[in-house]
Amino acid sequence: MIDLLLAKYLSSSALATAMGEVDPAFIQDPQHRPKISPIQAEGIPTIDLSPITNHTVSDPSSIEVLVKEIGSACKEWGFFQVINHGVPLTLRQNIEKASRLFFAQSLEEKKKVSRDEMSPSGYYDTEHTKNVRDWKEVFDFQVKDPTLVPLNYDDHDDRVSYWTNQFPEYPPNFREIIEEYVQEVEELSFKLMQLIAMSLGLDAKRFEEFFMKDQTSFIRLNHYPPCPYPHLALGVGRHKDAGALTILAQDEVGGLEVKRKAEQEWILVKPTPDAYIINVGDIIQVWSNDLYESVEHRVMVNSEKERFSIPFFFFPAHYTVVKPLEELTNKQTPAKYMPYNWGKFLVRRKGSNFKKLNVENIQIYHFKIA
Ligand SMILES: O=C(O)CCC(=O)C(=O)O
Ligand SMILES: [Fe+2]
Repeated sequence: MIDLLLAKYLSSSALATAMGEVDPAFIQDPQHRPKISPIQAEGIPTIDLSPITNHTVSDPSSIEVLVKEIGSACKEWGFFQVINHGVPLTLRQNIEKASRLFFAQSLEEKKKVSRDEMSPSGYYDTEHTKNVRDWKEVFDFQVKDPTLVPLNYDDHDDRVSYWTNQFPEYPPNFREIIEEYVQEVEELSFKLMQLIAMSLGLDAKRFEEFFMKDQTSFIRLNHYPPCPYPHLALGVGRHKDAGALTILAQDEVGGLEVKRKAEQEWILVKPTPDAYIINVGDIIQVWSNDLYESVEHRVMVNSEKERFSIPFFFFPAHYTVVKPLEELTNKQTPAKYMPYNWGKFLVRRKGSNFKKLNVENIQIYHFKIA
């Protein structure tokens, strides 16, 4: 039975596990393995966005309250859920259905739209996080098609290149379904960036310029097949999101864990129907000069159920120079990071997803001023 399930979902190297052999590529070091009964504590905050999505309400004090809530969630958790967010449920259902139909196809069919180092959009099932293979398969789709990026991560090379999308033949209207959804989630991202800016005491539109033209955002369809050794492997290993903001739709299965700042414990994020999980990425950490932190998270898998999730990664234009904002630094609180070029960082990161490296891939703390 397990063999049949796996045969349906997994690539040949993972299939070896069904024969009783554990593929070492997926095995986490003992200190990073998941706990079988994770803590289900109070959980991340839930924030009601109706003051900005319900157009009949224009009470300035309700916006003030909302901005405060966002500020504390960013400071204390780095993660929160939003409800009444304005993204139509039907669009979310359409993309979730399209994702299930796409991944249910044969590996041969899916590989017709494979991602590679030159064109990192499309299907992929051998991604590594922190040099351990993730128990998942993904489909990536750039928001801007084509997306303008640096040709390589050499700081002295100014040449640019383009990433373009691939579209599978099945399910029909895959591209339109994704594009319709992306438009709404992008709008939500702009609104959240405004609230975050206000919570930092900045002009609401402070961050807009970085995303208006040439944003490098992408959306990912994640599929986590059932795993015969959920105590050894992870769907996604521990990591922080590199961009500005992530807007995640998870299904009802659950498995996302967040490292709680206060206790440094892994907390399971309980699924809430039609809510989105928002997390602050590394770029906001740098812009805010560590007032807000990008929080570590990971994904557990389970032996019976497959799981689907859809993160949208809000990334600025490639030529954005990321550095602590001048408004938030002064003599007493100097900048904690050296400026870095987002496009170069992105291209370097993408490359490390394709192969197991023997060194750690690039992280923001490499730019930290001691
Ligand atoms: O599947 C999830 O819940 C989260 C996935 C994730 O963290 C990522 O793709 O960066
Ligand atoms: Fe993530």
